[in-house]
Amino acid sequence: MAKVKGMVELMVDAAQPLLRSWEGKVAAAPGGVAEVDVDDDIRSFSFDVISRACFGGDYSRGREIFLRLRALSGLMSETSVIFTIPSLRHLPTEKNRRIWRLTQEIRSLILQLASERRRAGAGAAAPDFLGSIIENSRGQPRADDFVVDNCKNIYFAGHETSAVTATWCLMLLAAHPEWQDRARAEVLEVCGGAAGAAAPDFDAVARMRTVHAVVLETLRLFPPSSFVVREAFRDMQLGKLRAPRGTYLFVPVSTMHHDAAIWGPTARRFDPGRFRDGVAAACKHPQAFMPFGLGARTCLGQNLALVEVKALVALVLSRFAVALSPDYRHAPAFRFIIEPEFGLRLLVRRLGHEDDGH
Ligand code: HEM
Repeated sequence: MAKVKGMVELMVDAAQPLLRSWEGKVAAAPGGVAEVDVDDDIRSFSFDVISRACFGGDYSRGREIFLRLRALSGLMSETSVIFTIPSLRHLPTEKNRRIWRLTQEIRSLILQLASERRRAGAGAAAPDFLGSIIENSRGQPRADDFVVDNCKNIYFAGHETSAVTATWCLMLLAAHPEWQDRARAEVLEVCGGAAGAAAPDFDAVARMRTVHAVVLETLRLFPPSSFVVREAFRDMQLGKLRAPRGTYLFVPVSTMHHDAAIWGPTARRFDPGRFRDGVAAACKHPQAFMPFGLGARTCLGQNLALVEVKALVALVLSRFAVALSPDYRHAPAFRFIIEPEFGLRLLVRRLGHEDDGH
């Protein structure tokens, strides 16, 4: 949490392009209400946050690395027969050559940055993830692979997950104006004053209990990772279930989050109030709430993600009122993450100083 504390400022910086873009669109819109497709703006915000959090002062070079990772992930997720017949991955097709080139470039850019940091003795001193990774790579048998793999993990684990959470959160607030008003009232109170209040700092974000409950309820209804996976390392008996060694166990997070036996009859309803007294009081088995997984391999970025989503929601609510566009089609798509199939289009209106959002 100490590292995350120093990152709220970078989150506020990363949100500026989104805020300016929405302001521009609203100013140009007839009647002061703009229709905005918000997904890409939110993805760019989250991309910026994770690049800055990982690479700190080397942010622009880090951004180049993550842009290549984005291109690589796009190439690899294109459905292709190549990825269903493993040996074909080694054929020098044009696409494979692009994948190999990108993989090589990403590796050498990361290692170049890491070796400059090591030479400058700036590994541990740097307050970013790359600093921690370099520090933890000391004494590892394959230190270079350790650094490259961990940088890649941070990008893949921490970019889309946070972005899609912020997107679902704004969708739910747009669909539930009463909760939008309550959350905004809290943001304005905590950040001081009327709409357009000061940007939140870490302490302000920590004091936003309603916004926190809204984000937890978002993660309950739309957990980005629909499954958490484990492998049985030995023969196991789990209740009535026998799992021989080597079995993959898929824990269906989304199904558990919607189970009335755990959450009561309002399980399918958006009600952040259920988290008023914490997770344990909200459901029958607190372990059943697992948007970030559980146990030894629980998400390493959960504090960062929660603060990031809350900071963005606070910045948006203090400036804008949002409602669902009539064009919004609700269709959660269960892919690698649970995302809105047709994106999120919002009606966005700028709040005036005297405006309370109604
Ligand atoms: C709302 C956003 C996020 C969600 C819902 C999420 C969810 C998860 C889940 C479900 C896991 C698997 C945990 C398990 O198997 O028990 C995981 C692992 C992980 N996450 Fe996140 N995550 C988020 C954001 C982030 C961010 C921002 C970062 C990086 C800064 C990150 C870094 C990681 C890493 C490194 C792991 C692997 C941990 C390990 O295997 O030891 N995550 N995350």
